[in-house]
Amino acid sequence: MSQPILDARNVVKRYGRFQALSGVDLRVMRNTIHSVIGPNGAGKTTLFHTLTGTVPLTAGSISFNGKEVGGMADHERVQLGMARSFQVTSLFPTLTVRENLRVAAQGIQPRKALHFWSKSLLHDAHAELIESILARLELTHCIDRVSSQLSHGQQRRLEVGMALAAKPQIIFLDEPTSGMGIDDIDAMKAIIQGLRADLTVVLIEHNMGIVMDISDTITVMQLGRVLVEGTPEQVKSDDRVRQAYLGNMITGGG
Ligand SMILES: Nc1ncnc2c1ncn2[C@@H]1O[C@H](COP(=O)(O)OP(=O)(O)OP(=O)(O)O)[C@@H](O)[C@H]1O
Repeated sequence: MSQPILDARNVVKRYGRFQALSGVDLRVMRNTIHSVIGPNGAGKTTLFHTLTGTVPLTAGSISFNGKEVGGMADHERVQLGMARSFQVTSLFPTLTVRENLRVAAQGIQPRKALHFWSKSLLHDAHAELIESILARLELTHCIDRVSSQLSHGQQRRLEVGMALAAKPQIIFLDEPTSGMGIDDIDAMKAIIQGLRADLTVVLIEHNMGIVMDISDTITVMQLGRVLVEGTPEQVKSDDRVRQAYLGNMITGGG
């Protein structure tokens, strides 16, 4: 059997006295779409934060391509090939689409953008990479538009592009379709499916239709633990999953 590209074991995350993750295991296989679902507050975003290094682990280990990354800073993980598309926008609103992607391709954090601005914006580094990302995202025609003028759906696609500009092997997408209309959702779905050929996708998504359609594997979380893991068919027919969602509806969650 092949080795997982990402192998997280017994991940624990505490915020003060509150334990948001209570020993989560997650094994993600290469070139798959692996979705993480669960009722509100289950710990999905917290798990993403620990995997990508946005927050430190309390305990556990995270191995990426066989290398322990659990203690590494987020930018170090990006350099190793782990990229993340944030729910909160990561775009530079006054820069064009091309310029946004250039900033991302250079691996520049927002606070260092001014340095970059002074020397690198003038030459056309990364042009090929940027063109290929834009083609993939169907944003080629927007290349010289200022990102704040893009539609919501286009902005969400460009956010994925920002993560792709780091040339990742694995990409973490946190609710990439949130706030989208049906046409934009279909476009995003096709883009995510297309990514699987070249990289591995880990996805948090509340739209169950999308999750069931495009996932190879689904991990269902509840109260900071893994409740069930399997194929869409297995997850759909699992009573524990039904109960978890039913319980959530009864308590008023989404
Ligand atoms: N910085 C924090 N400090 C304290 N508690 C937190 C913090 N971040 C998250 N939590 C708590 O951890 C639990 C898991 O939250 P998390 O956002 O990971 O859930 P989720 O599954 O992503 O939920 P949703 O689907 O609503 O986004 C929640 O009870 C939340 O209140």
